[in-house]
Amino acid sequence: MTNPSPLAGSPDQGTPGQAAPVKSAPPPPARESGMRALLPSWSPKLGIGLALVLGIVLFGALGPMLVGDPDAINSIGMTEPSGEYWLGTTQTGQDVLAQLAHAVRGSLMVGLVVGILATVLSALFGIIGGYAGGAVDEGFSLLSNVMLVIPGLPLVIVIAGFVPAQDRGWWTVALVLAITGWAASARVLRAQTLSLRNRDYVAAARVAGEKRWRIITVEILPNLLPLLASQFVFAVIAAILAEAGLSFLGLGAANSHTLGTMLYYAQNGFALQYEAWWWFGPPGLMIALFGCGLSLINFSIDEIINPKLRMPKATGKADAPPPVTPAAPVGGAAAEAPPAVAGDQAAERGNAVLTVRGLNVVYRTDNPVHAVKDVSITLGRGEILGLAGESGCGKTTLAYAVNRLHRPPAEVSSGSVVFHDRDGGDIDLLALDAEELRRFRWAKLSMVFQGAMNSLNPVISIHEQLDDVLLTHKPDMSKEERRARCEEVLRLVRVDPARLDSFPHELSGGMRQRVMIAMAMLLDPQVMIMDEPTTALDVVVQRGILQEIIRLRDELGFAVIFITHDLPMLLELSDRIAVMRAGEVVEYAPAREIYERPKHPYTRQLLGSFPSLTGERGAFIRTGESSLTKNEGAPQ
Ligand SMILES: Nc1ncnc2c1ncn2[C@@H]1O[C@H](COP(=O)(O)OP(=O)(O)OP(=O)(O)O)[C@@H](O)[C@H]1O
Repeated sequence: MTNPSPLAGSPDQGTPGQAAPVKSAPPPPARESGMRALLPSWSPKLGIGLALVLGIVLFGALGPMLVGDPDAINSIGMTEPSGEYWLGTTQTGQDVLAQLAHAVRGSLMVGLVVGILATVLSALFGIIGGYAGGAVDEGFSLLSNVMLVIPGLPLVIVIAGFVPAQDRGWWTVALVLAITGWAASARVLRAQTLSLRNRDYVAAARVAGEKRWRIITVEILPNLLPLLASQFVFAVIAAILAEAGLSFLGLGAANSHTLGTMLYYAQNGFALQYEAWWWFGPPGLMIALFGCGLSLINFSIDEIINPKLRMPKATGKADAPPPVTPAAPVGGAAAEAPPAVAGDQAAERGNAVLTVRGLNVVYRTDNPVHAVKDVSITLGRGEILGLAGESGCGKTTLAYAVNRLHRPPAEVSSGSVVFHDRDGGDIDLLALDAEELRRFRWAKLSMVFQGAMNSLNPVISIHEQLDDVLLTHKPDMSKEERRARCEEVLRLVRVDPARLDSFPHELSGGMRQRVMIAMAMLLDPQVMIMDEPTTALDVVVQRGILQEIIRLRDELGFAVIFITHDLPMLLELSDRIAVMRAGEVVEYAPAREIYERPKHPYTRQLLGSFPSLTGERGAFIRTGESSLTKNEGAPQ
């Protein structure tokens, strides 16, 4: 594919053509470096979670050194909390606070040991089995399946029962819980590993000759860290609860202090009947608070590992959108630049199907990016509008915003997107609620995504995937009618309907691409947005698909917004072209005009940057001749 060479940028832009940081926003904070950048944003959830867990851990670590002997018996019997005994005493006069400090330490040790052992075992069996495959995987899977079908608690009771009560320390219980608690996590990790090992970057590492252990530790393991971290946290909470349960049944660490044994002795001492809340209340509360703290931290684990989930750090002004300045002249050629909507003839003709006015989209990250600046375009009914511009200029962001598919941190800060329905009504897309949007999308405006041929679900047949769309939007259609429609759209994109029951991997890249276009046409939409739909295809297949798009547009009359950085391709395909740079539409005119009389210097540079086989810039590299000269007046 033609890739326009980097062009001279305006002085305020780092990379020519790419969307620039919001100019009017306050100066961005210096990029955080090293470990600091890895930390999740501070949130009340994280703060409370850390405070709870650290408080309890400190209490368990230091408390036993500060309190007296938890087993010391006093003749004072059961007493309420007082200045001398802050948490009162048990029926034998033992200090509840001293017992609690030792019990927290014991339970934390159980949780920690089980967490580490269960996570290591599940990672070993799940990841190694999943990656190695074959006999290793079968053996490991067999073992984890056997562990899964054995009912957990009875097994724990039987194993714990084998060890005499006097030998049963916290570590025995921890070992038993770890042995019985890793299998479910191993299954999840195995499934994830099976999926990861087929990814391109793992295949690339394999082809590059990397050793197995390195592929597992460097390519696969980092992707599983969020999962492993949550599994660890879950294993710790589950172990503390299971230990409490076992001890409560009298099968716990009889010769150790844990929160479970404390509850066990409180129950045996009839604490509930004597209303001695200070005896059973504190251990119960500790378990609940520790579980709560770990769960709150768990929410932030994904943020630590996955940079995509890191939201901008909240500031006092975070809620107020930064003021949006009008788009600045680009390329130092403001005088030559035409108005952004110079080619806006569809509106004049009154046959517009989509009108975008003054649209601004900002990524509200730490260093906000104003990705779409004051864009105004009008799509005529049945028109093919090309959106051109080099990588990073904001094409995809614009397409997503038009379809309301943008997600935070992207935000439409101003502007309007109005759909003019063929039934006569106008639909303000930015005002639709979730349900209205669900009904609108695909039925009236569909999208073929970037890298579309990988958008098909690999484990579901083509028929089911097409059928799903019809089932969702047209529940009244019968099964036969749905099948007939699926076959019809496949025929439209020239894929043999006999392929309907195939799975995606049984089709070629070009066929998958056509299936995606068929899927976008299923509900007879009035507009299709195509975001680089042919990027991964070779030129011949690409050409075939482009011809299909033009033919289908002619037959069915839908309008297309076709996004690509390949301006030559757009010249052949589009009626009009909007050239984007750094978030702005710098030129917007009929394709022929763009080709013959480009007004903006950036457009001229783009046109000049693709090689010609026949002259200065005279002919298209694919056909050897201009479809514009062949088909006079075609692009309108
Ligand atoms: N999640 C995000 N957070 C912050 N900035 C983003 C995010 N996604 C995109 N951007 C920025 O928005 C700008 C526009 O990106 P966009 O993906 O829309 O460009 P594009 O023209 O479609 O590029 P390409 O052709 O390479 O897909 C770029 O500067 C990009 O760095």
